[in-house]
Amino acid sequence: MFQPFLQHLEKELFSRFDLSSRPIDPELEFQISQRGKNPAMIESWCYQCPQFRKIRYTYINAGETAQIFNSVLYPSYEYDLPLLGVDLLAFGKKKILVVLDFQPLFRDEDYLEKYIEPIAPIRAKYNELAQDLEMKFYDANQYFSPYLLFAKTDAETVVNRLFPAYQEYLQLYWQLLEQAEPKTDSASIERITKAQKDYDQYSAERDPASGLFRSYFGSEWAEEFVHNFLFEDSVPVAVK
Ligand SMILES: C=CC1=C(C)/C(=C/c2[nH]c(/C=C3N=C(/C=C4\NC(=O)C(C)=C4C=C)C(C)=C\3CCC(=O)O)c(CCC(=O)O)c2C)NC1=O
Repeated sequence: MFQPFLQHLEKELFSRFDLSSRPIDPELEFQISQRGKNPAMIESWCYQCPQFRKIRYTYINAGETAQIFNSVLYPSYEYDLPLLGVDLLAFGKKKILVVLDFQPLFRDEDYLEKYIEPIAPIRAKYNELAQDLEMKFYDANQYFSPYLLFAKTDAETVVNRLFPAYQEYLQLYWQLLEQAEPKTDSASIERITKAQKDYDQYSAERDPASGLFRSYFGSEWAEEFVHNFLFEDSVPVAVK
């Protein structure tokens, strides 16, 4: 269901950037689970280039049961650009949840003006994908922008609305990156580094996917996947 989103991202990345592979532990790179109703496959890809220190994306294919495409682009520490976050989930035909955002690292007015306001005209075209749903796991005021796309939707809308929205968001993201001036002073770079690390810690602690990973692949694998691949700058906190 979301394979075209993965293919589009890949095509964009390979045509725009000089990517090199960032190796993934083979245990984490690909797994098949036979535990569910349908076999569940999870596969991940990871790259870097001068502009991005980490580009990762993951596809979970459990047939009708679950299709998930998840991606985060982490700019290099010289760029204070938001992270590009994508989380598209389909559990059967009936439950489809989509999230797409420029995830801000800072919340001061200048920052939001520079990196978030430019989204407004695109976001305005896709009202049906911005439903103001309540967040149960995350805090909408931390690492999410006011112009995120966040919707419970259907397969037709994914194809006809979300896909064009996704292409436009990506296009704008590349444009903002092109315009961004890499920082050279160590104070700025340290501030960005800390903000990206905080994002990983926050996300690892809140991520609602942990339960899903555990149920398919076991708790040990799930823990490794979250802390050594998805959010590798996070450290596990003691379990309750
Ligand atoms: C492979 C990794 C990975 C997977 C498979 C994943 C799945 C995942 N994301 C979810 C929600 C969600 N996911 C996001 C957003 C994001 N989540 C992100 O990982 C990113 C980058 C964004 C930003 C765009 C939001 C906002 C929700 C709703 C959570 C809430 O209500 O607080 C849920 C809960 C769906 C439900 O309500 O039943 C799951 C299982 N998250 C992951 O990290």
